[in-house]
Amino acid sequence: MQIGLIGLGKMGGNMRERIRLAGHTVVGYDRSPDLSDVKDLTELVEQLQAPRIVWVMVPAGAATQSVVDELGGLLEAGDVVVDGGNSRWTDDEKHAAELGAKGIGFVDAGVSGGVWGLQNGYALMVGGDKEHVERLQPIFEALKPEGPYGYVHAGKVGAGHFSKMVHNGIEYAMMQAYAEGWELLEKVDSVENVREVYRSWQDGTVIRSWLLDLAVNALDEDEHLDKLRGWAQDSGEGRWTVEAAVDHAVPLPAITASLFARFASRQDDSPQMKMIAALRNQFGGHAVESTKE
Ligand SMILES: NC(=O)c1ccc[n+]([C@@H]2O[C@H](COP(=O)([O-])OP(=O)(O)OC[C@H]3O[C@@H](n4cnc5c(N)ncnc54)[C@H](O)[C@@H]3O)[C@@H](O)[C@H]2O)c1
Ligand SMILES: O=C(O)[C@H](O)[C@@H](O)[C@H](O)[C@H](O)COP(=O)(O)O
Repeated sequence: MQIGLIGLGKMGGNMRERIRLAGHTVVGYDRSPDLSDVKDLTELVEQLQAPRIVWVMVPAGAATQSVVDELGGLLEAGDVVVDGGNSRWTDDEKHAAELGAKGIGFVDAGVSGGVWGLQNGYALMVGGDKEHVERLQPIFEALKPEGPYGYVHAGKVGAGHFSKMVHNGIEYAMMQAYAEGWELLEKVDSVENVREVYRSWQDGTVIRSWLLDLAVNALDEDEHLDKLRGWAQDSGEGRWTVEAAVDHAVPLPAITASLFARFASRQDDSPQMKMIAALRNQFGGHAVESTKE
């Protein structure tokens, strides 16, 4: 089978290799010429036989929108576009409608597995019409992990990215729980080897998981994480999960708190805690600390 793949960074680069290893032909395009097989999207489309499949693996938002717009002008009826980036699920219906007006199919695929995907396979959460999803099966088979799980056709257009978004919300809360437990263990003098406690949990415990394995990897590289600043970015999925929860009045205390913990990590000082300190001082004369000159 032939496929065009746009975006050959940390994800797309390895996905190209995994699809090729499964015996398919991949024509890759990246705006960075060092990574690209072709000079532009026109050449990518020309090199594929109709009906074409083109997988988009670029940053969500403006980059994905511009690629989808350009593809809309280059592809023809019968072709299918797959968005494998971490796009907001509400973008999918728009993209499906824009492309659908030209007879071009659209499938959204939430992809999980990060930089380990080449080796372990990529878990796929797919949304779209059955006929389009079925056409993509050989590519999904090439990308997914071996074994019975790691792939789902979750529902209509948008269902793949919505499922991936919830997956990432869970990822936030799980990481936060491992992080909080680690900080508490590090604080207590009687626990002399926190890393070995974490390592021991990898087998037999209720909380064993791949994230726990990765936490042990990180502690093996830097036992007390001394080389890192306590600063964490977020790229949207956590926020969208919380927004969806508000829309549907679903309580998500753990996921919401883990998102807010990341915001707090990016502050050098806490303006709201200044207000707490000021109020405690106002009503109770409690001690405050001054900023250092
Ligand atoms: N890194 C992960 O763990 C991970 C996991 C699952 C999904 N994703 C999602 O996959 C997508 C790609 O992530 P990544 O980690 O590979 O990012 P990346 O920054 O490593 O790679 C993105 C690539 O897209 C290229 N690009 C950007 N705009 C382009 C355009 N208009 N035309 C052609 N190429 C363009 C860049 O040059 C770059 O090589 C994102 O939507 C991301 O959220 C990432
Ligand atoms: O399942 C995965 O492979 C990851 O969730 C992946 O999608 C990525 O690493 C996130 O985009 C990070 O998201 P934040 O930047 O929001 O932490």
